[in-house]
Amino acid sequence: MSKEPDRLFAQPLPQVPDFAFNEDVVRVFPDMIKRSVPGYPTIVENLGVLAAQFAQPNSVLYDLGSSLGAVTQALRRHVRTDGCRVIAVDNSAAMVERCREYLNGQDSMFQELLPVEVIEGDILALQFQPASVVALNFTLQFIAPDERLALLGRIRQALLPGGALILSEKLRFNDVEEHALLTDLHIAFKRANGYSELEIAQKRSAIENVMKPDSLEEHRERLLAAGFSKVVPWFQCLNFASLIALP
Ligand SMILES: C[S@@+](CC[C@H](N)C(=O)[O-])C[C@H]1O[C@@H](n2cnc3c(N)ncnc32)[C@H](O)[C@@H]1O
Ligand SMILES: O=C(O)C(=O)C[C@]1(C(=O)O)C=C[C@@H](O)C=C1
Repeated sequence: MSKEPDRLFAQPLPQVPDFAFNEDVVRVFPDMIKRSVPGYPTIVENLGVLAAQFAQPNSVLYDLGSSLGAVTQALRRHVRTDGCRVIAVDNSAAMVERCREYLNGQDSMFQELLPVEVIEGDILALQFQPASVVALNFTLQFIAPDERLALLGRIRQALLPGGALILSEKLRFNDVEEHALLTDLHIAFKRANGYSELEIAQKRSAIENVMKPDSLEEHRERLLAAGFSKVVPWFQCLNFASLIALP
């Protein structure tokens, strides 16, 4: 994976453009996400461990909003269930191109990995095949809020008995003090990872129009409304959490 450090917001920009998963972001993405999302490496690796518990023989494992395929690689490190295959989907051409290169690299280093297909496409337009694991790792927050319930409903319909959706998201909090505290602590996390005040401020204004986090309560209610029977949070670090939703 690229080791290029994220300096995208280090210089003052006359006008901060809306954040997009373009070529510039692709080049620095592994560094950006690790320094921006507390717990990201733990979430990704354990997503593989969890997936191995839910994977059903001869089924599909989806990585939706796969970016550079970090989750796909973790699924392939941990899932050994017969006949499973991974489908990774992202609508950023730049991400998909680099993701395919990284997965070819994984194929050349390890044997007997699950087969994988990387699709460049919109997850809102996807025809789901019967699936045992669906990962939405920091992707739902970039989907228009009024599309989220329908997408989760389609995922629920595709899930096989014994399977699971694993949903990781940045959270907002209804309690004003809790929201302010965890936001400040997230900024402290970014500072500790070497981001300047300018980088933090410019990234925030780039992202605020395109990423709309929900509260844990909103996630739970929406997942239940989409037909899931049980929602179990398994990880939280500051304002970032991951949930298991059972069909
Ligand atoms: C924060 S990144 C996901 C990180 C990745 N899952 C990981 O764990 O490294 C969000 C990704 O979702 C993709 N995305 C956003 N909206 C999408 C859509 N409607 N269809 C497909 N991909 C989408 C973006 O291109 C981006 O690569
Ligand atoms: O809150 C932030 O500043 C973030 O950077 C979060 C976040 C995410 O949650 O996906 C947003 C965009 C980048 O892709 C990496 C991390």
